[in-house]
Amino acid sequence: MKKKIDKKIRSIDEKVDRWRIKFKDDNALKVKEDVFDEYALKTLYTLSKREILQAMGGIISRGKEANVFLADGKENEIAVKIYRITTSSFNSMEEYIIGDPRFKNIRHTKREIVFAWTRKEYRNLKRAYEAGVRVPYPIIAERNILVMEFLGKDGISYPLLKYTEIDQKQAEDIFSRLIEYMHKLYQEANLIHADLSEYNIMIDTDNMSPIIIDMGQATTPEHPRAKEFLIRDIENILKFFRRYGIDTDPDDLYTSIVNDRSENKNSTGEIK
Ligand SMILES: Nc1ncnc2c1ncn2[C@@H]1O[C@H](COP(=O)(O)OP(=O)(O)OP(=O)(O)O)[C@@H](O)[C@H]1O
Ligand SMILES: [Mg+2]
Repeated sequence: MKKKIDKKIRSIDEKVDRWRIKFKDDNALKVKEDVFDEYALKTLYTLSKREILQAMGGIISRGKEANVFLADGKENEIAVKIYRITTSSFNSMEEYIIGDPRFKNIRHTKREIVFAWTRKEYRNLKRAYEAGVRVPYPIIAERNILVMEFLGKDGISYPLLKYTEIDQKQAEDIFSRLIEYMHKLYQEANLIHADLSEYNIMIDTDNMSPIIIDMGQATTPEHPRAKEFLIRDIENILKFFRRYGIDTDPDDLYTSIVNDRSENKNSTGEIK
């Protein structure tokens, strides 16, 4: 077993050398054998040849489906999210992709699903961004890698809402901003986040405002389970903010997100 792992590490080392993928320090190197598969390495190589990526930095998060790294981009720091091909939860990915009219034609091999998922997260972030929702700006999606704006300062990521100390007034401001974002997502980006909670919201500590992340699973309102997903998002948010005395009725909130009362739209929902 040990021999096999040594061999695997050696082979990754050779590829990293051959493909001239730069790592900033030993720490970044240490994680590479268990998180970079062949596809990820090839894609990192493509990205560095295209000068999107200058050097890989340390790991920011090790998740079930993906790992997120800090890296040097052309001008700024960037975040590189690498989806796992071998150990991702494909069943749950399939559940979201099947039923989404945008992904009718993908072949259902593991690899294809992960690539489609990565593209889906890119497109979802782009649509959210264009609708005025604060999300990490997506730079590129290439196979199982999504490159996006790094959210943080001096190489340290902003904290998740879950781990941020906020007072009553800040809670109220963050809450109302989140409701505005859910509305914009639904009405303008045609999206439901579908995994919204204090674990997928970061807080920009300069102005204590929320940033919504992790949009791979976001679906359009045409998805057969869209309503269920939106209700769950609403309930997660209300549950978190209830401890700050914010008590909004979930049904009212649902109605206000789904029914657009904006004066700028006509009865068919088209923007004038
Ligand atoms: N653009 C970014 N800039 C800085 N940090 C980020 C960025 N995107 C994600 N992160 C950090 O990485 C973590 C994981 O990201 P994300 O939620 O997108 O992945 P995930 O696949 O859901 O991971 P998990 O399985 O742990 O939920 C986030 O909680 C956040 O701390
Ligand atoms: Mg997450």
